[in-house]
Amino acid sequence: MRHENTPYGRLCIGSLPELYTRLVDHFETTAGSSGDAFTVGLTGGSTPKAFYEWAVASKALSDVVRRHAVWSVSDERMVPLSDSESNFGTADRQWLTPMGVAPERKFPWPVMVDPHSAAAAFQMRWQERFGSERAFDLCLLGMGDDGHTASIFPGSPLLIVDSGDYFAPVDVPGKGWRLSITPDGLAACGKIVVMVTGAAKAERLKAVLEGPEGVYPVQLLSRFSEKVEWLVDELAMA
Ligand SMILES: O=C1O[C@H](COP(=O)(O)O)[C@@H](O)[C@H](O)[C@H]1O
Repeated sequence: MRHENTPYGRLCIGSLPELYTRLVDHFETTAGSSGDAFTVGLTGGSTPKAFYEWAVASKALSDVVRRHAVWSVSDERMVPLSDSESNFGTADRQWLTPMGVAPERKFPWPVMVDPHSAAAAFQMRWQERFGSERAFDLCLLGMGDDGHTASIFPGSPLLIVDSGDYFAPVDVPGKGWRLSITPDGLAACGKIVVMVTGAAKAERLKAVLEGPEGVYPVQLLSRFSEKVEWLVDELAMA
C-alpha cells in the first residue's frame, strides 16, 4: 500500500484485500483502545457490500471485536430494515448476523417513526448508553458520485445548520427523508475511515482532492483531517 497526505486526511491506496485488511485493523485497534464497549458507525450504499462478502469469507472479525463492538450506521434511509435499501439491514444480513454478532450489540436507527422523532430518539438512546462526548469511536463513510458523504448531499442544510446535534433528519431532494450523522457528529467521532473504490469514483475523487475546497460535502473532512483515513483502490485513484 502507498500513502499520501491530503488536506482531507491520509490516503491509503492499495488493492481491495489490502484496504479490507486495513479496515479490519481499525476495528482491532479501536477495540484495543476503547475499553469494554466501542461503537462503530458503518456506512451504506454499494461500496461496503464487497467488504462484507470478503469479511465473511475470510472470517475477518476477531472474538474481541465481535464481543465488544456495538454496531450502527452513520446514515440511514427511512425504510424498514428488511428493505434492500436499508443501510443497517444490509450490514446486518450480509455481515453482522453471519459473523454471529449478538442482537444486543446492534443499534439500528428507529426508522418506523417520522424522521424528526427518529433522529431525536436515536440521539437520546445513543447518548443514554454511551454518553454525549462521542458520536462513534470509529465512523465509516463513503463518497457518492456527487461528492456526498453519509446523507450530507450538495446544498444540504446540514452543511450550514450548526445545532450541535450529532444526528439529524434531512430531506434530500429527489431521494426523500434520510437520517444522518452531522458535521458536529463527525467532529465528535474518534476516528473516521472513508472507503472509495472503483473507476466510477475516479473523476469525482480527483476533483475533491485536487480541486477547490468547499465545493463537495465530503470536503468538510478537512475540519478534522488528523483523524481521517481514506481507503482508496487504484481504480478510484486513476
Ligand atoms: O446514499 C449513500 O451513498 C453513500 C455512497 O454510496 P456508494 O453506493 O456510492 O458507495 C454512502 O456512503 C451512504 O452511506 C449512503 O447512504
